[in-house]
Amino acid sequence: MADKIQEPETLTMNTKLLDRDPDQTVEESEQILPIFEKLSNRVTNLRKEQIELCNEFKSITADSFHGSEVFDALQSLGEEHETLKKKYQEECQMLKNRCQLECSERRRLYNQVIELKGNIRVFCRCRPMNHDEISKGSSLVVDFDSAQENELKMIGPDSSRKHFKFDHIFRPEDNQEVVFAQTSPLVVSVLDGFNVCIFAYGQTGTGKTFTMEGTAENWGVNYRTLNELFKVSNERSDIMKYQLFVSMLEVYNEKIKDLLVEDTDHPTKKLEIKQSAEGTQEVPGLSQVRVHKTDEVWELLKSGSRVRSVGSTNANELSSRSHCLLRVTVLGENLVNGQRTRSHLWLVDLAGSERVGKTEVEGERLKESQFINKSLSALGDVISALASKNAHIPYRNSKLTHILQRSLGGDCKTLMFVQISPSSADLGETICSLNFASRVRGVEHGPARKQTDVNELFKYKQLADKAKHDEKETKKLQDSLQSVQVRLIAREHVCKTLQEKVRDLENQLAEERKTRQKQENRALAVASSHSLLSSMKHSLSTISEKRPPSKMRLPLRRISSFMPSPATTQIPRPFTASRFSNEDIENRSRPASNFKPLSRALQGSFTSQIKPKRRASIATFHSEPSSSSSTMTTPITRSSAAPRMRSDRVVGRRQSFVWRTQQSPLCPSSAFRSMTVEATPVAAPRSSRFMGSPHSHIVGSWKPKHPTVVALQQKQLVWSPLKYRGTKGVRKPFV
Ligand SMILES: Nc1ncnc2c1ncn2[C@@H]1O[C@H](COP(=O)(O)OP(=O)(O)OP(=O)(O)O)[C@@H](O)[C@H]1O
Repeated sequence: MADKIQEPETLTMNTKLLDRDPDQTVEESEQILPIFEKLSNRVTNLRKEQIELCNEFKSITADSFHGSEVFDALQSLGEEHETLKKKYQEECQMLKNRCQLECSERRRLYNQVIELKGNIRVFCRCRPMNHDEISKGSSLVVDFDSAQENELKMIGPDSSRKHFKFDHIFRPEDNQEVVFAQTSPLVVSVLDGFNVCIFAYGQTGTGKTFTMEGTAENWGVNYRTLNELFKVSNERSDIMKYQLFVSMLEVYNEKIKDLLVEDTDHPTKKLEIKQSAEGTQEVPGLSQVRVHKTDEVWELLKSGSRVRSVGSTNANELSSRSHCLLRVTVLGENLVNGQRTRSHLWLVDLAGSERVGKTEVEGERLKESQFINKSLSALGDVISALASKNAHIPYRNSKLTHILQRSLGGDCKTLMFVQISPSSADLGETICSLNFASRVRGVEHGPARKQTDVNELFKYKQLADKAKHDEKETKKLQDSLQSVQVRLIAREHVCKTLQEKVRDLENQLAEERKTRQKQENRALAVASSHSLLSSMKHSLSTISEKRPPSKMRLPLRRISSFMPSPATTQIPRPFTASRFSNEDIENRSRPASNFKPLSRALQGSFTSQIKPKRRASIATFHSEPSSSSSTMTTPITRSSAAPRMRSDRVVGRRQSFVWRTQQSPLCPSSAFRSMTVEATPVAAPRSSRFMGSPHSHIVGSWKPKHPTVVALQQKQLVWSPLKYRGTKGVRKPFV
């Protein structure tokens, strides 16, 4: 409060200001005087007032106030002040946060745009001045302070400024950690299945190797990247399973060398770039080492760097004379959905661009420099072609651009570090590098694409092909199964029909045997009662003299030859000509066991008395083409009607026969005639064997007189036809 009271001295000063100017005229003085007097009176009054107030202020103590009102007011004011202060600070913090958020959001959106456009990102890193440059008195030509964010100005010799804008600018004081902080989001995307490529470009000695490899104390991007990949893969171990492999190669004088093979005695085999079926560039034969932890990686990178071709130049004591490429292959498997990815991360430390004249190289170094410059100029051509969206991009002009084909113009995320020197001595090269980097920044190669494991794809493709093939095979099998089923049904049907026929035939045969047995028994009974043995002897001798040729007579057993054998009838199977013939022959030659009792009976009754030389029974037949079924009769029933034999000679024609046992034409004796009741149905398939049988001798007018014989004569034997297929007595195989 005391500060706010104006001091009397200040007022005095003010009155002095009103003092008269010596240069003023009398008239002017007379005009001013009344005002001055007025003011001085006022001042005097104010002085009195001030003195009074001062005295009053001095006399004020705590007791001068009533109660605690003022203190309370002061306290509340203080609290209010504190609250306002807090609020102010909070507001400030909020504002700061909002700014940061906006900033990061802006950056995120910017990155998104870059990603969508597929631009190659460019970071610029300026190294600090080295001792040599400082000692030579070189000046700084890079201005960061006056430039805007992510911009730098190059100061020309005439103090002109040239602006360059990049995605991020690292100042000389920025350490490796800061650099990697900006780089890590990109490298981690290799774990998400994206191909990533980071390469360092710049004049020799500007810190490319320092940025990428670093030193034992200051690890570079390579080592930090692998460290980060291990870290993130561990964090994701619940849902993802990763395998990391490392390869290292260098392109030296346009030759590819495997840096992980450290056998100096045996030169490594020549490596070439080949295009895979998927369109990626591969180096067959390049060694690949699986890495599990950070320590392994460091050892591996160190051993690779040891093998790398380096040499000393004017610009750099340990100058890289080759392009060094580190490839990290990541195999990822999603444990939830089983999706597999296979992505590559290329970390490239290019050889330094240099002016041959400036570095004063000669001999081997000169040759190296020429190769380096040639490949870098090829890189420049590729970038120019990409930037101007040319149809043809000359990737194959150098090994470097060929191997980085997908990274420069493909579907991968690419980042370039442009390394610059701050020294005025390198201004020309620095401007060149920055111009090149600006062109690179303008290259759009489309959005990055997630890489699915091609092996997995191949496997799926193979499975799909196999499934397709299996489906075809199944269809074929189904078709053939269907046709087999149809054939089977047809065969079953045929088989069933045959079985039925066989059953019929067997029944008929059994029936006939029974009937014949009865007939024979009766005939024998009649014969045994006959007393004229001498005439019988005579008859027998006559029969033996005049019997037909043996081949014309068919024994009783032959009937079985025309019956399907049980074996053949039970299981239907295709007939063959040879089989049929053999079986036929066999059957015909086999004695008819079923007739044994009959012959024994004959022997028993006759041989003891009359001993006939053979049975006097002849079966004849004739074909009846018009009839579909054949009827077999006993010789007695039809002997009088047709005592002759006819045969159908038509080959291959279905035949049916009417069987007639005939009375023996050679039997003159009525007693013997009555014995000739043995019916032996035989069939000849086609050409009758009985052709030319002596039917002229057959006595057609003979009639039996014996009542039993007459009774038997009236009983007919019914025989179902034996049907044959094919010709010449050979059955056609069933289909
Ligand atoms: N940002 C930096 N901070 C400190 N030192 C640096 C930095 N960048 C480079 N250097 C130093 O500069 C020197 C040259 O660096 P480096 O060998 O990495 O250059 P280069 O571009 O790889 O050269 P060359 O193309 O000839 O191989 C090294 O001694 C390195 O330690």
